[in-house]
Amino acid sequence: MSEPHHSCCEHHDHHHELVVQGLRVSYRNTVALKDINFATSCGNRVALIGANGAGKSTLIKAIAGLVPRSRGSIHWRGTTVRRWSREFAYLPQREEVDWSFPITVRGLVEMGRYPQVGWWKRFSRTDDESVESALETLDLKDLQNRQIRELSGGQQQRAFLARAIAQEAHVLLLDEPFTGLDRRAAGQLGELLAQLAHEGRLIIASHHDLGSAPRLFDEALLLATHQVAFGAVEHTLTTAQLETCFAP
Ligand SMILES: Nc1ncnc2c1ncn2[C@@H]1O[C@H](COP(=O)(O)OP(=O)(O)OP(=O)(O)O)[C@@H](O)[C@H]1O
Repeated sequence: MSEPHHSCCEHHDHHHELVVQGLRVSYRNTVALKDINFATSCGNRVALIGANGAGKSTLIKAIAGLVPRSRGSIHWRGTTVRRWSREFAYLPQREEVDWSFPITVRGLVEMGRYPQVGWWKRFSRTDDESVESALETLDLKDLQNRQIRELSGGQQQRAFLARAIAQEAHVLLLDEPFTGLDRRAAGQLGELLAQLAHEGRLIIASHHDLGSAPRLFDEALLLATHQVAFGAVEHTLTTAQLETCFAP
């Protein structure tokens, strides 16, 4: 795998922390999330675990600044998250993406550069290099001129991650990235996430498979609208806490 074009947070100090305090998110009359309190830092892979409707997607969107908070705060590197910024890359659930949208793999990855370039300006050499490097990292060079609708699910996932890399995002927010991938593609994605975390990125992903969670993640947050537990994955996925988390 190639070196990152622009490495992000190598230092594990408070400047590279994500801190969520007293977070509550409501949709009209439904409280989707409440009393969420945790802190994590760059270099970690955090699994969000909980039953359907537990609030995993809502937490991802709240951190990305895509849904408003009703209470509490989210700080990233000491600054309040108010709206989406290019430091956050968001991978929606597969069903939420319009895969028929006419765009090539390269075009999609180039979109990762738009926040820097501005929609009206030309690509610089740095932008081109960044796109090249992202395509290489995700092993997409041979597929770069294909339409995204013509790719397999695993390839589509990789194209979206390449866009996140080109964007030079520090925090990757991934909604069920392993869903629908075969064993080989899932294995590759697992290795890629380990590599990205090793380079200093923070990865937060909703995840359904409890069996693979300890292998794929460093920390886990158990959700059932409220926060059931948070901590190192091996201390968090205990039988008692999982029972509380998945209790009907
Ligand atoms: N746009 C919305 N409008 C109203 N209610 C919503 C909206 N999105 C989610 N909800 C509700 O908020 C709660 C949390 O939903 P969320 O999608 O965050 O859960 P989830 O843990 O990601 O579930 P799943 O595993 O099924 O994807 C649920 O009760 C859901 O019905």
